[in-house]
Amino acid sequence: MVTNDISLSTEVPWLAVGPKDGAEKCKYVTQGGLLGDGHFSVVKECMNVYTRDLFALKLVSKKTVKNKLELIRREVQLLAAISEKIKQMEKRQYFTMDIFEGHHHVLQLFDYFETSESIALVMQLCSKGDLYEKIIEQGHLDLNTQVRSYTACMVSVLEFLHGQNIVHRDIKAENVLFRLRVNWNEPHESQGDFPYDLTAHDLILADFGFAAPADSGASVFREYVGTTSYIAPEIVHCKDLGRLSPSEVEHVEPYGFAVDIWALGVLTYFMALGYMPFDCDSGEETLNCILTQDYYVDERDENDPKMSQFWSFVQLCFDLNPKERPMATELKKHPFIRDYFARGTYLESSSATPHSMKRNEMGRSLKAPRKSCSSGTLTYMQLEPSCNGYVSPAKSGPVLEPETAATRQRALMQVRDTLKRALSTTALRGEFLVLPEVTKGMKKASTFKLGPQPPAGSLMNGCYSTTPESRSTVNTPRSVSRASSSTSMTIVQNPQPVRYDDDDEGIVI
Ligand SMILES: Nc1ncnc2c1ncn2[C@@H]1O[C@H](COP(=O)(O)OP(=O)(O)OP(=O)(O)O)[C@@H](O)[C@H]1O
Repeated sequence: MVTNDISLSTEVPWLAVGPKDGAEKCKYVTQGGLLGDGHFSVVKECMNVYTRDLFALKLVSKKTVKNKLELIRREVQLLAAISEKIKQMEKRQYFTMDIFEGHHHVLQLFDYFETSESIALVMQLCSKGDLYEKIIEQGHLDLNTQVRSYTACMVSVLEFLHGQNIVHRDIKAENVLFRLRVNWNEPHESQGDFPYDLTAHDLILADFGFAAPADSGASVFREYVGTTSYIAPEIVHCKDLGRLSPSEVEHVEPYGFAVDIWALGVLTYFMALGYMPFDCDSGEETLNCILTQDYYVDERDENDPKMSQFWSFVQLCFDLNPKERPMATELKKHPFIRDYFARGTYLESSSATPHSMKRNEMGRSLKAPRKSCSSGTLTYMQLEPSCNGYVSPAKSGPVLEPETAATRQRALMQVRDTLKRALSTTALRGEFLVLPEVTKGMKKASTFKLGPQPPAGSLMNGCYSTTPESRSTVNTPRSVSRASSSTSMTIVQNPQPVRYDDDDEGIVI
């Protein structure tokens, strides 16, 4: 686990005004349509015209966040601090023996500035489409090849973030993106029979709009924030605090890291089953189900022995008592995901803590989770609960001879290391990996060095213009642009209006 917490300086001034229109040329141009939009922002693909590096440009409309500038400021500061921490770790070549490195899977911020209309965040570019869309498209994800590996990756991310003293507060499928693969030399699913879906290496946790350092104070951790279906019971207890007297509020326990673990349980459940555990007809009913840990369980799934480790895992995440809920570091030892981590000691709800499964809304109760057949330290990756040897869960084929298993294990480790190296380089260089013939002749420079200097003490790192002078004449090299996107460049002008509807998403400050 990485230590040295990130703590944010509260002294950085927040400048409400941007540069004078037309004063400077913009070094970023956008192309193509929207990558996505949220309550507060639109996200577009952009390119640094000097380096030709591609990024995602998140434009937060100042009008939309008029009274919430403090929130955006917190997000920018946090993302900048996290990106800095990641850079330091990369420089130190920080590596573990785990399959995933948590810090590789956090969306990075490379630059930020503001215009008269927007606050602009220049971030790592991800593919269009998020984990929510993938789950909906597939119906649900494959338990052995996808849910386990995706969950393991998310546990690594949470271990990293919590180790940096950061609570995310909005873990959900919509906030998990997929890294854009531009290095064609990376191992690909189609190249072989891998025991898990390699796209697990592409997961990127985004949207730090609600994230906060754990030492932000009790008032921050009594905020009723997040997304209704994913919020933990201790956040539900913070609803309507405004109606209480200050002394009554004092009695409400501030929440912490454990809210992310609850949300991870919801996400894991959603990935495996394709529907949400706590989702009723009305928001009020949903909150009641959360408070009573009353989640829906289909009878067939409940009794499916292949799902016992899954049920055991989500049950731990859904512990009503946040102090009993395991932290990410402990979850790594759970049989459902422990094969993805270097040390595999035993942790299961039936043995670790006496968790009694709650009855669900249909009045059925769940069986106590089955014990795993193996325990102790792992010597090689065994992705199917088998006591006999290596089994490929993708094929559920025959048990392999130890020698073949060892060869496959070595191949798998090679794939893992290649992918980890690719992710590591992406993070360090702040630009995307492209084939040598593409980069040949290209100007190589850091995003941060080019462009006019920001005013002293300013939040701005770059310049921005809404005048046509900044129109770029360069085209994105075909190999780094998405097939579907246009090669013509447009200036970022009048960002599209942002949709803002405060319906069932519990965004309350
Ligand atoms: N770096 C990125 N690369 C590609 N697409 C992205 C990127 N960041 C965000 N998106 C897309 O844009 C959408 C909105 O982004 P984001 O969730 O950060 O905005 P928001 O306004 O904070 O949203 P929310 O409504 O969750 O508060 C995402 O769901 C995703 O589809």
